[in-house]
Amino acid sequence: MAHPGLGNVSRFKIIDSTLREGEQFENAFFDTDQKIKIAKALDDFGVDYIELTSPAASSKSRADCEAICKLGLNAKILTHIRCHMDDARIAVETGVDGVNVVIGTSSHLMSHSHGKDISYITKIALEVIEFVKSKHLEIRFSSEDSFRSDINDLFPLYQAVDRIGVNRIGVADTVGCANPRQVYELVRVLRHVVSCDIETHFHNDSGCAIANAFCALEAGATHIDTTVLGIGERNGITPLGGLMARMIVSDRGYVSNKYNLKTLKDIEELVANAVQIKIPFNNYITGFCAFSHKAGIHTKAVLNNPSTYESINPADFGMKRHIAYASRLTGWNAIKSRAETLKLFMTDERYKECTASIKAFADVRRVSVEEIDSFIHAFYDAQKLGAPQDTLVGKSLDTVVVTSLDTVVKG
Ligand SMILES: CC(=O)SCCNC(=O)CCNC(=O)[C@H](O)C(C)(C)COP(=O)(O)OP(=O)(O)OC[C@H]1O[C@@H](n2cnc3c(N)ncnc32)[C@H](O)[C@@H]1OP(=O)(O)O
Ligand SMILES: O=C(O)CCC(=O)C(=O)O
Ligand SMILES: [Mg+2]
Repeated sequence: MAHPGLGNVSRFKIIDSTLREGEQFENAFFDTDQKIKIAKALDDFGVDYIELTSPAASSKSRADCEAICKLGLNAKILTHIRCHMDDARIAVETGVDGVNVVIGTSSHLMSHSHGKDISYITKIALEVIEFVKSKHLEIRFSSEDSFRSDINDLFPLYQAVDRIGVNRIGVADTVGCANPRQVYELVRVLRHVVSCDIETHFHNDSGCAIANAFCALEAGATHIDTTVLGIGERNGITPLGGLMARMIVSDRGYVSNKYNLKTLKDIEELVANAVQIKIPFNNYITGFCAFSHKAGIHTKAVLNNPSTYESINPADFGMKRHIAYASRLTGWNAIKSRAETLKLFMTDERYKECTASIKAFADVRRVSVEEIDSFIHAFYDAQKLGAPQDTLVGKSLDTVVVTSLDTVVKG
C-alpha cells in the first residue's frame, strides 16, 4: 500500500549504474559483449536509466558507450563525467541521452582530490552544464561527498545550477557515512531549495544504503542510483534487488507493474558471473534462504498463511518459498505437511510421534531431507503394519531412535 503524503516512494525512477559505479568494483572487468548483455537485461527489467563509465576513461569505454547507445533500448543512456569541459566534449559525441556531471564539494575532496574551491566549482559547473544543454541532452549536476560538504557551499551551488536549468541535481553519500535521518533532513530541505528533480547515490560502508535511498524518496528525491548486487567502489552502493525488496513492501502495485521483477535472479547471475562472485546466501530476494522457514512456530503459521512470516511474496519475483523440516527445531505441522506431500497420511498422533523421533535424531547430528523422507516412509510403513510403538520411536530417543533411523536410512 502506498504511504499517503510520503515523498516519492510511489513514483521513483532508477538510474542503474552497474556499468559505471559497478565497473569500479574491485573484481569487475566487463568486456563489450558482457556490457551489452547487462545493458539489455537492465532494460528488460525496466530501469529508467543506465549510467555508463565516462568515455574519457579509455578508448574501449568510449567505444562501448557508443555501442550501447546504438542498441535502441527503452532506458535512457547516461554517461558519468568529471566537471570538466574536456570530458564533456567527448561525452556529448557518444550518442548518450544525458550526462551525469560530478565534482567533489567536501573540504576533503576540495583539498586532496581536484584542489578547486567553491567559486571555481560553480563557474566550471555552469560552463559544463550550458555546454551539455546546448547539445539538447539531459544534464545532471552532482556534488560528490555531499554529506561531508558545508551546506553554505552546497545550497548556493545547487541553486545556481537549478537556476540555469538542470534536469536533476545529485546528492551523493560517497563514503557511506550518512544515516537515514540525516538523509531525510538534507533532502527535505533541498526539496525546497531547488525545483529540479533530485537524484541520490548511497554507498553502503555503514550498512545504510537501502534505508538511505528509501528515506531520500520519502523526503522528496525522485531518482535512486543502484547497481546489480550493489557492486561498486569498496563495498558498493544500494543494490537493485535490495531496493526492489524495500519498495515492494511500500507499494507493491507500482513496483510490480513497473519492473519485470521475475528477471531479477537472471540479471544477478549474469553480473555475478561477469565479476566472478557468488550471490550472497542472505541476498535480498534471491539469496538461497531468502524465503526459507525453519523453526516450528514459523513453519506452522506459514503453512497456514505465508503472510504470517513473509512481508514479500516470493512469487512476485518468480521465487519459491521453502519449508525446512530436517532439524531439531522442526515441529509436527511441518512433518505432517511433508508426509502429506509424500502421500503418507497418518493420524495427528502418529505425525507427532514421527516428529519426536526426527527431533531426537536431528539433535545429534546434521540430517538431510533425504534421510528425513526415508524415515517418514519407514515410520509410515511400520505403523501401517502395526509395529510396536518402541520400534517406531524407541524408548530412549537419544539412543534407540538414532540407531533405528540409521538402520532405516542406511538400509
Ligand atoms: C565518486 C566517484 O565514483 S567519481 C567517478 C569515478 N570515475 C572515474 O574515475 C572514471 C575512471 N577514471 C579514469 O579513467 C581517470 O581517472 C581519468 C581518465 C578520469 C583521469 O585520469 P588522469 O588524468 O590520469 O588523472 P587521475 O585519475 O590520476 O586523477 C584524477 C584527475 O581528475 C581531477 N578530478 C577529480 N575529480 C574531478 C571532478 N569531479 N571534476 C574535475 N576534475 C576532477 C583530479 O584533480 C585529477 O586531475 P590531475 O590530472 O590534475 O591530477
Ligand atoms: O555522481 C554522483 O552523484 C555519484 C558519484 C559517486 O559515485 C559517488 O559520489 O560515490
Ligand atoms: Mg559512488
